[in-house]
Amino acid sequence: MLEFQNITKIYESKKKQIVGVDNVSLTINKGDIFGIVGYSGAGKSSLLRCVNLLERPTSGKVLVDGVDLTQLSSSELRIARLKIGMIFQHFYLISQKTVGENIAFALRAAKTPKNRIEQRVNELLEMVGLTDKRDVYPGQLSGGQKQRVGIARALANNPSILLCDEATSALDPKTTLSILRLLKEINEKLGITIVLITHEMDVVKEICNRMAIMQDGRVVETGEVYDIFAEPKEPLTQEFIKSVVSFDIPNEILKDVKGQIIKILFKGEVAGEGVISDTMQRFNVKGNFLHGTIEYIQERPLGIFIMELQGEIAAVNEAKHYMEQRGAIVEVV
Ligand SMILES: Nc1ncnc2c1ncn2[C@@H]1O[C@H](COP(=O)(O)OP(=O)(O)OP(=O)(O)O)[C@@H](O)[C@H]1O
Repeated sequence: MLEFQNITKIYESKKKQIVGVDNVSLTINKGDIFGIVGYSGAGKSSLLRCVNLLERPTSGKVLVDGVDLTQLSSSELRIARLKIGMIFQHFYLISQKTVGENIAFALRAAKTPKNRIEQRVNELLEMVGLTDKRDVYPGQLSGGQKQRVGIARALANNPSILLCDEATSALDPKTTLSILRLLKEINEKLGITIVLITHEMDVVKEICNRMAIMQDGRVVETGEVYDIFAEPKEPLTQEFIKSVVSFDIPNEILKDVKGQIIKILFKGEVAGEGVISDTMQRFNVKGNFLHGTIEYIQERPLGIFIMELQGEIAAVNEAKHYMEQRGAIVEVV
């Protein structure tokens, strides 16, 4: 388990102080794939770098399995850091070393016995699907392959936590997906906790189970990814969700709408269309579908319908109330 307790990071520049992280407390459970989202300057990197103390917090505690890293001596911290792997947007591979040597470098740094190194390099290359690239140089690899080497290197010493700093931001969408799938596989097979920072909600939607949204150094909302996608509470969260689950109805259609426009959400297995058709039969209202989709988040369906409801106001209200009783989340748009 990873816990941030009241973490504040203040950068001292010439004359002023810049608050990078402002009193953040978060708990990340073992086995989570935890996404931290926010615009540029929100404090994501600063917070992530506090995990392995690449940035030392100005105040607060970073607890890994109950041990406060800020209290460790430098030799204790060196050992603790071996259990925290990290991958980066720009990979940071050593260009003069082959793929195999890049990975071996991390093993030597952890004083792995010489006779174990070759076998471990081969295991890691197999895990990331690069067995045939052991003797080539990073310059001969695609971006996705370079990130796979980065992942192999980060996993070399069997970490319990993997930090991902915008790990897919330099990659095209198809390669991004293949790297995210690899990260998910690693999380499931090895039970490694993954903390990733990103400005792309698609990344969070694809692999994270829990998330936090940051702004001005603070966490503005946190929770299960599914719940946040279904019912984002803060305006900033709503803005991020809109970037992946958008249903803007064209003005052409809106200008002909006479009734009330509502958004109806069905979480999980509730059979949305059945509830809507029951509603239309029970109440004296007429419904026109303007939009309907089912998103899969964490492999759970989230049904989203936009409808126009026409009828007496009392009947429309009764219809909405009935749908809520049947498990829908109804909102007037
Ligand atoms: N080394 C530093 N010295 C001074 N200020 C810094 C330093 N690193 C970050 N900051 C400031 O701290 C704030 C948070 O920056 P941070 O890089 O953590 O945000 P971010 O959300 O990761 O943004 P990005 O996605 O652009 O990296 C910003 O105002 C930034 O200018």
